[in-house]
Formats: sequence, C-alpha cells, structure tokens
Amino acid sequence: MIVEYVRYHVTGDPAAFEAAYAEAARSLAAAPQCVDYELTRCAEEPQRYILRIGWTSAEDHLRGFRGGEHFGAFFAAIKPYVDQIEEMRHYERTSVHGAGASVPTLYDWAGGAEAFERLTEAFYAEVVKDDLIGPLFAHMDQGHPHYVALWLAEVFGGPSRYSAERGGYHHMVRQHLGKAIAEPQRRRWVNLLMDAADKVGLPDDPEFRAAFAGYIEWGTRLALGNSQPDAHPPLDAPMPHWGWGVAPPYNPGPGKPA
Ligand code: HEM
Repeated sequence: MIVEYVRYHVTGDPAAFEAAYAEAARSLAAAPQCVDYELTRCAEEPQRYILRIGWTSAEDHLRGFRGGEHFGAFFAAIKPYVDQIEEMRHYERTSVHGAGASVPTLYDWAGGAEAFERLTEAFYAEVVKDDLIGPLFAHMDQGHPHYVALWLAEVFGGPSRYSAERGGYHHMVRQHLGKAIAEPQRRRWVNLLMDAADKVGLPDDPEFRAAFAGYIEWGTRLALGNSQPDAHPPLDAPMPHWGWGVAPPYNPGPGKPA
C-alpha cells in the first residue's frame, strides 16, 4: 500500500469544500484501487485540510484510478479546489506504526500471562483424557501447555516470548505438519478450549469472547489445513497478532458511565 497526502489551504467556504469531498468520496469508496481515505481539518487553522488516501499502489492510483470509470465524477467534484493544493505526494509506509494504549490489548483484558497459563493448564488436562484428540497428544512435551500459553499471549498483544524463547511461527507451524487433523478433532479442540475459558473465568463479555473465538476459529482451521499430508504451508510467515476487530470494548468517553 502507498499513502497519498494532499494538503489544501482552502480560500473559500470550508463547508462547501467538505461538501465537495463528501461527493468525491463516493468515487473513492467505489474504486477498487482505494484502500481507505480520510479528510482532516486543521484545528488551529480551519482553512487547512489534509486528505489521506491509501492506494493499493502508486501505479494503481495513477493508471488504474485515474484511467478508470470513477475518476470523472471524482475530479468533477474537487476541480474547483485544485489550485488550492499545497502538496500532493505519495508516501511509503515505514516499519514505524502501531496502536496506542487507548484500547487495552486482548492480552491485558484477559488478565495477562497468568490467565493464559491457567487456560492452557485446564485445557490440556482435559485434552489428554479426550477419546477423540487425546491420542494426538499422547507424547506431548511436558512444557506444551506453557508453550501454547506463551503463543496465545503473544498473539493477543502480550510480550513476544514465544518468538524469543521458542522459535516463533517457524517452530509452531512445524508442530502441526503431517498430523492429519480431521474436522471432528479440530472442533473438539475448539470445544474443549471454550469450556476451559469458562472454567478458568476468562472474561465473558461479548466483545472479548467474539475476538477470542475469531482467532481460535482461524487458528484451528489453519492448523488443520497445515497438518494434511499434502500441505506445504509457508514456514516463515509472520507471527499473527489479533485485535478486537469491529467490536472493541464500548467506551463512552472520559468521565462518562459505561
Ligand atoms: C488456534 C489453534 C492452535 C494453536 C494456537 C496451536 C498452538 C500450538 C503450538 C504453539 C504448538 C507448539 C508448542 C511448542 O512450542 O512445542 C502446537 C503443537 C501441537 N498442536 Fe497445536 N495449536 C492449535 C490447533 C491445534 C489443533 C486443532 C490440534 C489438533 C486437534 C493441534 C495439535 C497439536 C499437536 C498434536 C501439537 C504437538 C504437541 C507435542 O507433541 O508436543 N493444534 N500447537
């Protein structure tokens, strides 16, 4: 992705400018080359605006969008303001980006490292007794519950201990290779984990459980796919990091009751 920044110093009525962009935004929303867009107004000097548009690539913007079906309506809406542009350039993202702490991580919300240790202890105590998946874990490493706790903690925003101490994704993905996990076994794994989450008292609010279940569903389906005899998964993919998705905890704002 590439980010286009357009800085405007609007000389006329800001409301008319924003209305023009509200119209132009329809073309952005319809363009397959557009990832996202945002128009921001300067708080100190309200005549100044910055438009940020994420494009799938500069080429897609310059050739695909500008040569495509949506450009005509876009340009017609913003044409009166072209001479008020102070800068219009593409910027490449760097490795420096991230989220602040205004929303807690799933790791913190769950109760930190200790919560994931409790979860996996309770979970594997049942797994090894289970008729359907117990045999898969007959020779599991003594430290397995702890390693999976480190993995889950890292995925949900905790410290990168699985990566630092256990080899990260590279090591984990290899553990499932050739295991030929069947769908009923995957489902049993999920069911036992959800039971363990209840048993050890992981938060049961809808937002946390939806995010937690989302990752578990994704991860178990990947584990099943990767475990098939003919699977060739990438062995060096990045560590996944899971967030709240579309439903973070509801925050009515500072000082207001939840
Ligand atoms: C979200 C889903 C899953 C996660 C996060 C996960 C996590 C892990 C991790 C981190 C390891 C390696 C532990 C180490 O460092 O030694 C591992 C190994 C293993 N996993 Fe999974 N797993 C998932 C799904 C499954 C499923 C669905 C099954 C089977 C039903 C399964 C069966 C196994 C087995 C048999 C091992 C090797 C255990 C041993 O012999 O030590 N996993 N898993």
